[in-house]
Amino acid sequence: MKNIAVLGGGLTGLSAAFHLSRRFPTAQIAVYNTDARFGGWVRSQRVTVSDADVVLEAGPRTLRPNARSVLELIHLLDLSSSLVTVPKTSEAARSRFLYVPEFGGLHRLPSTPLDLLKWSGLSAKSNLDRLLLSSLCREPFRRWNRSPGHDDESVDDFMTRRFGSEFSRIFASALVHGIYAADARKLSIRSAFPSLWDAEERGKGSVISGFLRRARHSTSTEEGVPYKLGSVEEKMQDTSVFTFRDGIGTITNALVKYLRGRPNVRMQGGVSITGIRIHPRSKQFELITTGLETVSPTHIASTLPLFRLQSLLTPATPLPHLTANTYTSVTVVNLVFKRPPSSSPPLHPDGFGYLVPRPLAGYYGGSNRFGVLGCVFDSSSVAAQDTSRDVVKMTVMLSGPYPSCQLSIPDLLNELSVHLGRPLPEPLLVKLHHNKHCIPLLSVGHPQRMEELRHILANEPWTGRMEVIGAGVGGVSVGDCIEAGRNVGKKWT
Ligand SMILES: C=Cc1c2[nH]c(c1C)Cc1[nH]c(c(CCC(=O)O)c1C)Cc1[nH]c(c(C)c1CCC(=O)O)Cc1[nH]c(c(C)c1C=C)C2
Repeated sequence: MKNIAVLGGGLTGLSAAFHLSRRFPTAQIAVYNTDARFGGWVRSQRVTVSDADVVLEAGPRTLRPNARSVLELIHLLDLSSSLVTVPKTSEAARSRFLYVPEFGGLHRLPSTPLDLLKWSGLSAKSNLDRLLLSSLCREPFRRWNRSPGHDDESVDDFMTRRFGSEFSRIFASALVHGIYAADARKLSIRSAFPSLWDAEERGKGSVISGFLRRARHSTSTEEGVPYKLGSVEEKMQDTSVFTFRDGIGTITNALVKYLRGRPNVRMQGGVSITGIRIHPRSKQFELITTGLETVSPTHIASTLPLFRLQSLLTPATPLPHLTANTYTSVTVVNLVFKRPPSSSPPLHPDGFGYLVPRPLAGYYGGSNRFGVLGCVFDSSSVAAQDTSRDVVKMTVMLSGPYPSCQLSIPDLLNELSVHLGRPLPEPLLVKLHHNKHCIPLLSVGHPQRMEELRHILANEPWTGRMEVIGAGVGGVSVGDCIEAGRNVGKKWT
């Protein structure tokens, strides 16, 4: 009989246990999680602030409807009734800003190609608009400049080759901050934005031509078991991003509830694995737990950060590349303010929020003292989570590639006032979360290294009985993590 150990109880581990328990209803499944609380980086909290109940997120806050594995979970766990959707036509979806001090401060980005032409070409509002338009217009005319034999490079090198160095420093670094909270000069283009790499090939050197030509073969993982979506897909028509009334934690809480209700699943919260051995003769797995208990699963799905997995292995059965990538840390600051009266200017423009690109003088140049990566105007998009419109909630993200610093909230608020071009009142609530090593920095060469890791795991002595998945292996988004859990153990017969 199958006896499966799932290591880690974050999004990937919970998704793995959910799908494995459905695929192998007679298997014994145990989910080991160091923390007594399951859910990993997903932490949604409802708090009361001055008569209002508001939802605060310490991790991911909105999801995109293109992740079908997430839509499937919403259907299978019956979560549709608590969806909060942000329409594509809303300001929260259409208005995204960059804060670029050397170009005068806060800039709204065009949201469509037509918008771009209107914005930059005709009215040519600023030098930043002109830079954006000229970099995009010139790209198709740049020669095919990828070095032969090159099979990966940094996001910054790729963007500089195709769009120029200033475009890359401003636009690509900001995008990378908003997703990976990392330095675009270190991140692998093939891991972070494979569609850009593929478009360059399809467009015979031009990324824009490649996007204009439709991809003939889908590279998505949609082959195999069809997604069970019920009516969730229709509900997502014209949705830009979505969340739930009680935040993203709705998914992880529902997964935990489902798994706790399955007779063949044991949820081992507060239990760490301290070692993974393969018995030299029987070839059986042996997992040592913090309680010094030894368990012998037939199969293992590891969703642990790769550096943690490395620390569990013995010299007799090493695995390659587990410490090749570093992990980035993000400080998340939730701020709740009293909404100013309608006769006063609003605290921020209506929109998604803003990102801050890599400073001209670099991360260590001191111009961005607290390492602000961006700020999300939560009330613009997800006000439906809160019981009152009398408060404004915002979330500031700090740190990532910046040097660590002593955070002062009053000084940070002064800095945000400069970004927003208006004074901010004393907040009603400030909540700080230090997310240490929360996002893996998939550095150049990552896809090749993971291919080698998969090859080793498929052969003796592992023989495919252990799979290593999760953000450190195959993509950092919520959709990637849930998809990885959905696909684990497909070859375990
Ligand atoms: C803790 C902070 C996080 C930062 N990035 C992530 C987290 C959890 C992970 C992440 N953020 C986004 C994606 C892409 C998702 C997708 O396209 O499917 C991932 C993997 C995008 C994103 N970034 C922010 C928001 C609100 C979103 C979601 C949806 C959207 O694009 O509208 C805000 C944000 N996240 C981080 C920073 C620095 C930041 C700044 C505004 C880091």
